[in-house]
Amino acid sequence: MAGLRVDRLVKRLGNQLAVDDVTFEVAEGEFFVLLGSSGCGKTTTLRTICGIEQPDSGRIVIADRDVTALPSRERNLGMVFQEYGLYPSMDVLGNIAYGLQARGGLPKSEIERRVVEAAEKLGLTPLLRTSIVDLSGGEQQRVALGRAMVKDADAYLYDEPLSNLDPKLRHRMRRDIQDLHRAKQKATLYVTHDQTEAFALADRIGVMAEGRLHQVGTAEDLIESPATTFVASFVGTPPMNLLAGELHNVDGELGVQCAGVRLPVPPAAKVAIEDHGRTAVIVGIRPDGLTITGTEAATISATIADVEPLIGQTIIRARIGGDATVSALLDGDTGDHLSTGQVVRLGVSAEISLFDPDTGSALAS
Ligand SMILES: Nc1ncnc2c1ncn2[C@@H]1O[C@H](COP(=O)(O)OP(=O)(O)OP(=O)(O)O)[C@@H](O)[C@H]1O
Repeated sequence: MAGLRVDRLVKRLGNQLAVDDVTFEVAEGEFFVLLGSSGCGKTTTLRTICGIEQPDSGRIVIADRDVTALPSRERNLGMVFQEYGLYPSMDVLGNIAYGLQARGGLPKSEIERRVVEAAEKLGLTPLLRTSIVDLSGGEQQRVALGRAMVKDADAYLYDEPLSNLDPKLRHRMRRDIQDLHRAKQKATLYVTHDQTEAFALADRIGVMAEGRLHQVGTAEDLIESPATTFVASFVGTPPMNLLAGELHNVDGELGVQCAGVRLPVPPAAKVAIEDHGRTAVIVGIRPDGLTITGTEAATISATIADVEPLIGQTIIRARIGGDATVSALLDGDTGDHLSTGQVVRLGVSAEISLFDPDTGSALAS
């Protein structure tokens, strides 16, 4: 397979297991985002892929070449990192052209043509002869993108490239990155802590925490079928509600008792539960799977703690007894007349998820 493959990667930094047995593949032409909060090991994964760090074990394969032991410059990568990695002694032109010149093999006229074209695309033409140190953060970031743009790399790596930019520049740079990816059609690996960015850019997302890759999937997979309670509580705005539940067999029918109501067990979880033989579970209910309903018995009594109006939707947070609170994402005008302190009844309208309380893993066949 061409593209990029990370195979059982392990990297220890000090006494920290920064990358703990991470495996994933990015197909040729795929935009893959590694998503996780600060310190989860995503930057270390990226630095190992590009050769700045050496792995303790595991393999990196780029475009069908095992590059694990190769120095960075022989991996043929386009890289755009947060701290820019530009040469302060050079001007914009020199920085964009540097990688091509250092690699050799291209005539001067071709290098010039590519640099002029990239500068034009990125709005850097008037700055070509300006020194890097005289540029704003946003301009420097575009120079870094220009440098990746002129290369014919086997894969492209981005480490939080938008985090130092204001919202307008961020939007523009995001479009530039998407354009570059479309033009090159290579494996792209993009690292961020920002799920909005991940959802906007990714074909698939890998969610990392404490050095481990918890799940790889589309945004929809992560939201609808989180593989662990970590993914469930990290992804989505608001994220999935996680509540204690207990499994009961009533007249041969398996159900889960949660927040005072009995909910059906999703078919995909039944086999896993039978194998497991447990009764205590964690129940995951998506915020958009909760609706305000009438007073039927199979609804959860809730006291509204907070109402957050959005455009065309409302998020409510509500107490449901004890310390437990849930978030509900209500469509249309359903939330318009709700206020803090009001008692409502919540119905569960979407399939629930079930997790093993000991391991946090989803119970699914
Ligand atoms: N040089 C180092 N020595 C010891 N521990 C380190 C070193 N660099 C990073 N770490 C630790 O390794 C873990 C992973 O760090 P890493 O930078 O990969 O995370 P990250 O998810 O990219 O975070 P951020 O978004 O803040 O860069 C963290 O716990 C961090 O504190």
